[in-house]
Amino acid sequence: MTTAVTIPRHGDTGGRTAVAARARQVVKAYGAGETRVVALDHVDVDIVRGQFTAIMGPSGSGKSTLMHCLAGLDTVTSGQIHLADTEITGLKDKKLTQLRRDRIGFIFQAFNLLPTLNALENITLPMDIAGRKPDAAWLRQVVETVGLAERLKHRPTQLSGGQQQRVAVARALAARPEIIFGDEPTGNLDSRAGAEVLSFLRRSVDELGQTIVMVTHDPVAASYADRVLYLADGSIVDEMRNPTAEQVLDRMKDFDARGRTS
Ligand SMILES: Nc1ncnc2c1ncn2[C@@H]1O[C@H](COP(=O)(O)OP(=O)(O)OP(=O)(O)O)[C@@H](O)[C@H]1O
Repeated sequence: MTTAVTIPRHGDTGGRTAVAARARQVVKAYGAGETRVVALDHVDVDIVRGQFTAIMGPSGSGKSTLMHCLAGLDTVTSGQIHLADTEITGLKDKKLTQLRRDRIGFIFQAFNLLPTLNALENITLPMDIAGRKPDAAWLRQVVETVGLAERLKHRPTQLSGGQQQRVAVARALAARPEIIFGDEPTGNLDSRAGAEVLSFLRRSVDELGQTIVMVTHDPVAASYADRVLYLADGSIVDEMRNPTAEQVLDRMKDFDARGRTS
């Protein structure tokens, strides 16, 4: 019998809530007194299940902080974060670690692969550590989606940067997390390799029903998303649906112009 969670197809919530993650009135402040910095200022956001969401905004606007708070990698100063129906704000460290391991996938700018393991071993490592057996059919589908079927026996040093990041994408997808967070996942790649990885992220949303949230500075990367959220000074100030790279670029220029005149 399989107990694997069914990841809903595009547009189908599979009986689960349509909101994969939710922030309500989230404040995150660092430091105290004169050095206090408010990185997030009463942020409300719903991350829709089965969608690809990009988070953009000027440097220091709070993008990484928002992602880290949504993913339970950082605590909030006030407000609530929910992952589906679970409130994660207030969870003790052990429960939070367990929740991240079992329900969330991560892709970082640095690929974070283990050099002594081959691609397949890297992909299944988190599940091996958690003592979970990979679902063979799902693993095959993920490996095919990210185009790695021919390279599973290769070690990271035998792969290009783009291929290494595809291994990291497959590793995030393999455990069938409810949501994947990417912090500049294409930041270390040239534009061709970046486009490949972004297409695989897009396919994993369209074909595997994955939910993805990605922080990026790159308008081209953001154009792969269904929805772009714009942060400025710790607040969500705008959003765009089905964006093109040109529209995102224009919006960013608008921010820069306003920043200069304010
Ligand atoms: N650990 C920390 N201690 C103190 N201040 C911090 C800390 N982390 C972030 N900040 C501050 O919080 C604000 C938001 O930072 P954050 O890294 O979330 O922005 P960002 O939009 O991701 O920036 P970038 O695009 O440059 O990565 C900034 O003013 C930053 O200096």
